[in-house]
Amino acid sequence: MSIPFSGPPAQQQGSSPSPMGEPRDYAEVIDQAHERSRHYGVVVHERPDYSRPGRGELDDVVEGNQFLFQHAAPIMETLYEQIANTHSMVLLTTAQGLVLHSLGDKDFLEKAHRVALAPGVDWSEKAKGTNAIGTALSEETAVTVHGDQHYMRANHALTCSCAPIFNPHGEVVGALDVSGDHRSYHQHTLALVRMSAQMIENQMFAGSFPKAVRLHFHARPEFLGTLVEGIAVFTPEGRFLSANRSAQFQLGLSYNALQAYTFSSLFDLPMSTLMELFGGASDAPRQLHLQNGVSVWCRADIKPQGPWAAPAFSERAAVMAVSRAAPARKPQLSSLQYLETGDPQVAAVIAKLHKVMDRDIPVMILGETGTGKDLLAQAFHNDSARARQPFVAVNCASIPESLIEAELFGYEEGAFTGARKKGAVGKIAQAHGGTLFLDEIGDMPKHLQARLLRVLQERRITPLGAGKEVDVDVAVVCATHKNLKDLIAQGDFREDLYYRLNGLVVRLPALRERTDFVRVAQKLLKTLCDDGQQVGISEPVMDLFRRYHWPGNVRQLHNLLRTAVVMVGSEGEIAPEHLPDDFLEELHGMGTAASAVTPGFAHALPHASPQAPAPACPLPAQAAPAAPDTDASADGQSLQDVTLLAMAQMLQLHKGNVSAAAKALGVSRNTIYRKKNLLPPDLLN
Ligand SMILES: Nc1ncnc2c1ncn2[C@@H]1O[C@H](COP(=O)(O)OP(=O)(O)OP(=O)(O)O)[C@@H](O)[C@H]1O
Repeated sequence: MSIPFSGPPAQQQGSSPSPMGEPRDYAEVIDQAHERSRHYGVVVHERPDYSRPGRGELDDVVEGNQFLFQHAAPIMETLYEQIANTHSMVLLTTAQGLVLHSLGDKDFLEKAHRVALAPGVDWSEKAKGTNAIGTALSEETAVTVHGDQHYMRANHALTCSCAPIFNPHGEVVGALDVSGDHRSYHQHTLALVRMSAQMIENQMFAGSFPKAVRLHFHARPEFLGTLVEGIAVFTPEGRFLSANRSAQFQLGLSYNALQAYTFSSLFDLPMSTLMELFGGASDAPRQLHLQNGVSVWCRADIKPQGPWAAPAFSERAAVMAVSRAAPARKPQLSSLQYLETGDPQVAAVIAKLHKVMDRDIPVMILGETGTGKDLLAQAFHNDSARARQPFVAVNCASIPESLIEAELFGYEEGAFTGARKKGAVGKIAQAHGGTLFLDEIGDMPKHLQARLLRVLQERRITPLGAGKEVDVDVAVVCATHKNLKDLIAQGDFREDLYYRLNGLVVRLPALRERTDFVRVAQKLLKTLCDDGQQVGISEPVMDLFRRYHWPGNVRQLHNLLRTAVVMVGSEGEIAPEHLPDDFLEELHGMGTAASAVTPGFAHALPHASPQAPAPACPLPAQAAPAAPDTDASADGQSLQDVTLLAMAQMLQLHKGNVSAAAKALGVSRNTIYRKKNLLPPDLLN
């Protein structure tokens, strides 16, 4: 958030309220920036590195920041007109501080600074120490850095004012800066930069959320339709989507804090009443009352109602357009739609998840190991409005109990013996703005359950050894294969935490229960094959799969197919020979049990038979396999029998031509040769 600032740099020693009301101490901002600069190892007297990336690389950066660039470029022109002849330049940077575009008369600057303010130069604090761009981006606040407030001596000749630019999702996407000769300092520059940044934000905002209900408001009706009006957008059901800076200021809530609100909780009015008030032809503003008691004048933009679609945020659309243009990639199975392969239980899970998406309802995923709980959590995140923010997974079972607290909550420098020198940001803080996935939540140590509960309730954390609390905004998804109710009964899991986590509980079916086994297997195969590689699954293998109980679920099937695909080679069908020995041995060992097909499979695969596949033609007496496998399955045939039978048949059909038989079976010639001792010798050429 920006700081309203209009005084000369000397006045930066004082405090001034930010739009959210908290006082900011400018001296402290500069001191902290210097502290960070030292920490980054920036050297005061060193000549700054003004090197720039190659043209192609810079073009890529500009391309990646098109959304910002397109909205900022015209406003930069207007800003430049206002500061013309003040020996200054206007700069636009990325969120990392790399100059994207610069405008201005460079003649007044010495050569060194002309180079320094050119596109491609990195002005992050890490690269240049305290400076307006780097510091504004680090602090997410507007700031002027004048003369010797710059950390590096070489930059003392500059005066720079910069404001960060936020996109409609509350993320910093860049910065707008005016830099010039320190003798040309003007007290209004920062205010001008802030207003221009706000204009860029409003422009970006205007093109986003076309289907949303858009509310324009201000305490004074004459300010409606101006730069300073507040704009907040909601889904037709009243869920908060976004708000511009002025709206955040008027509501007294940050973008992140607003996520917890709805239209009715902010304006003390049901959404349906707003629809009625503004649904007619009249465009006259009306007075509404904010929950903080302030009255504001409003106009609402209500689009014809249709099913709510994900916000058509143009930057996101641009990213998607780029990815569509990119060479086709294998499906990543990272979206909920990819996980739907026809099983009604899975479909029901996905439908429920769609309903609670972006509703701040914690999700609990139950299911055996390997059923795809982690994948489902990621897909849920990827489809949500938080997709561009981090997805942070914590496996509570795999972290030693002594470390889990530090891992989750982070720690300050020197918080405990053995703590890393610089401290560490915990997983919860890393997930800020995104999704925290607590895998194996049943393994969370009891003493930390209370702490986690507090974080979930208060949305704040205190890193180990730190006095200060930090706000966190995370969507919480947890998973477990354990029965939490049992754990509660045994006193190993807190009931209050359970009820905090179980907003929506979904259960992923075990693979053996799924009716879409064939499609799951085919989809996995697709992701495992190299481009151009065509691998299928032979019917004998499908039969074996049907007999198996898959304790490791999809993970086990995935691993097994991965090995089989390698065994098959460039193309063909997976035959029993391509399957790992331990799997075959297990099946073999299962004997009669193996043939007892799980009920789920029986109806899952209408053609499935608990029997081994019947030979397509009777086996000639001389082709009867030697029988090292005395362990026969229920129908009297072992797996080995089935394999040898198929080979013998094909060899007979192809008159002993091993290549032709191998091709027909979809196996390599070596596979047949490996079995030659078990096949009647006269069948082989
Ligand atoms: N529906 C699916 N489609 C494709 N692959 C899947 C599917 N479900 C799971 N997988 C794959 O199976 C493996 C295990 O999935 P995942 O880790 O999500 O399971 P899990 O239930 O979280 O397991 P655990 O309880 O052991 O942590 C991964 O390789 C994943 O890609």
